[in-house]
Amino acid sequence: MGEAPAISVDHLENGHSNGVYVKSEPKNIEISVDIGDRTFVIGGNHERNNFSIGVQIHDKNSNNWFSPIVLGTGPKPSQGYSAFVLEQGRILVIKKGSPRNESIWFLEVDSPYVREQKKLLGKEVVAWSKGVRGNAEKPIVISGPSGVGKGTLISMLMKEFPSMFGFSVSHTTRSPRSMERDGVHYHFADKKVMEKEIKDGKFLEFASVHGNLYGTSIESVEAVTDSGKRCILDIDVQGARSVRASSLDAIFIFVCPPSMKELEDRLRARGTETEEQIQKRLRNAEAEIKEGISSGIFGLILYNDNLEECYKKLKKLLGLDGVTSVNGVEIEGINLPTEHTVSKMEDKIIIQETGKETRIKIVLDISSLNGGAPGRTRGILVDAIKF
Ligand SMILES: Nc1ncnc2c1ncn2[C@@H]1O[C@H](COP(=O)(O)OP(=O)(O)OP(=O)(O)O)[C@@H](O)[C@H]1O
Ligand SMILES: Nc1nc2c(ncn2[C@@H]2O[C@H](COP(=O)(O)O)[C@@H](O)[C@H]2O)c(=O)[nH]1
Repeated sequence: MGEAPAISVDHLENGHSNGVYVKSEPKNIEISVDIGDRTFVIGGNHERNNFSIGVQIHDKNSNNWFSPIVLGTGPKPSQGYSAFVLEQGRILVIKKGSPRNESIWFLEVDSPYVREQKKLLGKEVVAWSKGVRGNAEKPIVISGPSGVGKGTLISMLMKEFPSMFGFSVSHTTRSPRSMERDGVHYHFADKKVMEKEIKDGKFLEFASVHGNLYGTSIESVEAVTDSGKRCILDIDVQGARSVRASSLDAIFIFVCPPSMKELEDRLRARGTETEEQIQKRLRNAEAEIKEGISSGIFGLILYNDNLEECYKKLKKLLGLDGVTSVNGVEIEGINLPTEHTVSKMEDKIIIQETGKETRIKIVLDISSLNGGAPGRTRGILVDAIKF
């Protein structure tokens, strides 16, 4: 039999529906959630982890309390919680008065990952996964014609968020440019060696581009993933098609130039190709742009006219813009009003600010959740309405 947590059994016997606060000391607020014969009490302090809140389970049949193994880094204690039982064995926990991007959490109590861990560890297990907006954290495939500015945009992203993104260093049989370093910009490879490695299944994708062989090795992608960073692949449209058909669950962005004339000017101004190579790249660009826009490979299309504007749009697409303007109301990340009420209507969570003249209603659309423990729960869409 497990040890009883800091909650009176009276509360449980009185019965409470999902999401009722059961304790109200400022530092030890708890919320209870019923799932079948079990009540999950979430909140207070985690007995083995002072940084995240605790989880206790009450089995109604045996009247036993359990302290499950809590996997993942969970939320820090808050001024209050709301909770909803979702499908796939997870509980949505919304914190009150949290700093930006700390307000939406998922406690997995019977997800495939939790079931697998229960089997492995032979114990009761639950797992935390933070909710993030959009599709953060999936690998990002960026394609577009040569000279459109893919490398420039990627460099800006990696400079601003050095600990967040890692670049998948491709292999190529082309010669290095004067500023390029082996192992950093590319793995400059011998054609025969690269062909042999492709045959041995070491590449996620490869393609002949502008007369040279280019490819993404599985090791390059794994090296980024193992370092805990989000992987960025700068590859051509043929490569993007292959990745789309692979098991790598990525987001696909195609970058378009404002005009062919501007593309040509950029290629010339870069000064890295001979006239013959520039002509070849421009010829290939027309077909690439056509395919990029119409093939359906790319879910997101960016026009790189003004660089700063395009970079801003890219960050917004990746949920990195910090402040997003939705329906004229600025909301920071998923920054919820301190005083609010929470309700659920099908796949929408409605968070309504209380106690002010001008109020904000934030709607979280959770119909497209993906990912989860171990890692982030992605796919939350946020909308805000001022009324
Ligand atoms: N929005 C922009 N306006 C003007 N110049 C730009 C813009 N974006 C990038 N450039 C410039 O265009 C040139 C080509 O950019 P970049 O090398 O990033 O292209 P790329 O798409 O990575 O090309 P490749 O596929 O050949 O590697 C660079 O000199 C860069 O500074
Ligand atoms: N299919 C792949 N395409 C790749 C890869 N790495 C780069 N590229 C694309 O090649 C062209 C030309 O690049 P450059 O450095 O010679 O200017 C550009 O469109 C890149 O996106 C790869 O691994 N696979």
